[in-house]
Amino acid sequence: MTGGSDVETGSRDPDALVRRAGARGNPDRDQHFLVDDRVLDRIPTYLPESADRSHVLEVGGGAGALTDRLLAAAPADGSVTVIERDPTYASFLREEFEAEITEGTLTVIEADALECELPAFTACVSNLPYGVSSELAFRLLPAKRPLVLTFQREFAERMVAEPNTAEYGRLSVSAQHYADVELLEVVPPEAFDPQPAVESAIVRATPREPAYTVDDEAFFLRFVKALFTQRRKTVRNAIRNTAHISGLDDPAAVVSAVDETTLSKRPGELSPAGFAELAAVAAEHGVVSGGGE
Ligand SMILES: C[S@@+](CC[C@H](N)C(=O)[O-])C[C@H]1O[C@@H](n2cnc3c(N)ncnc32)[C@H](O)[C@@H]1O
Repeated sequence: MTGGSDVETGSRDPDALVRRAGARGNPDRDQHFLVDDRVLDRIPTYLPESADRSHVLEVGGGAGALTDRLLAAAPADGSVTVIERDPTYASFLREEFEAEITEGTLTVIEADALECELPAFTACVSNLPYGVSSELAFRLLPAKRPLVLTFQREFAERMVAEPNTAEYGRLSVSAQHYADVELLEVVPPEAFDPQPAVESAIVRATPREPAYTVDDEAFFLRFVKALFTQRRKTVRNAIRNTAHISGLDDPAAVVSAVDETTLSKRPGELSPAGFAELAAVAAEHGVVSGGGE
């Protein structure tokens, strides 16, 4: 059967989609399909009111339950592009959504979303493959488009965390550099088939300029990463110990140029703006020449 909509709701039954796809999701391939209609109905509504929905990207289409809701929520002249790596599901999506593809409202790209060039998009709504959530999130965030993404709960909590909490770290500062990030809803394992071992959570990222200025974004992000590898140390020692990661040629000069209050803090006590200030001083005094892992 192709394009079978539920008569009452107008949307495809997610369990029926999984059945029609013919193969069970394989957790080893990050295949946990959303089958809870209420969650599926809410997800497209989480885009900010002002979001341009004319071209929505979905990464990881699976059996198409979310694709179906995104198509239903699209404006009259809007379109959806879905990227799916698994040939079985990509080919199922092409069959199931043949009518939408023919009328030009859906494009299915069979590719690895980490490798392929991402199409231009005005917003992205995805239940991301959990094994590569971080890599995908940091491919999407720099595009500065509204994102509604489902992650493992623990990852989502780290993304939205505030300074001075156990969850606050490199992920929080890097994500919040690009966008206002909010955790909107925790999703239990029962909402998926097959069920993941852990809870999930839906995050909205609304792009905005940060409240601070960063001249060298690559260095800023590398510096944050470097300091959080030493999160139990003081900022003083973290700067000294991580020059091989941050790329600072002269970390001692940076330490001399920074005030004592900042140096005696731990990285987890610095706000994103605090990191930006510190990175500016570091770049000015420490001679940045590269950096690595
Ligand atoms: C968590 S499932 C979500 C499926 C569907 N959107 C849903 O909500 O039910 C993630 C999907 O991403 C696909 N996937 C995994 N890694 C991928 C990658 N690197 N690029 C594109 N798709 C990927 C999996 O095959 C799977 O269909």
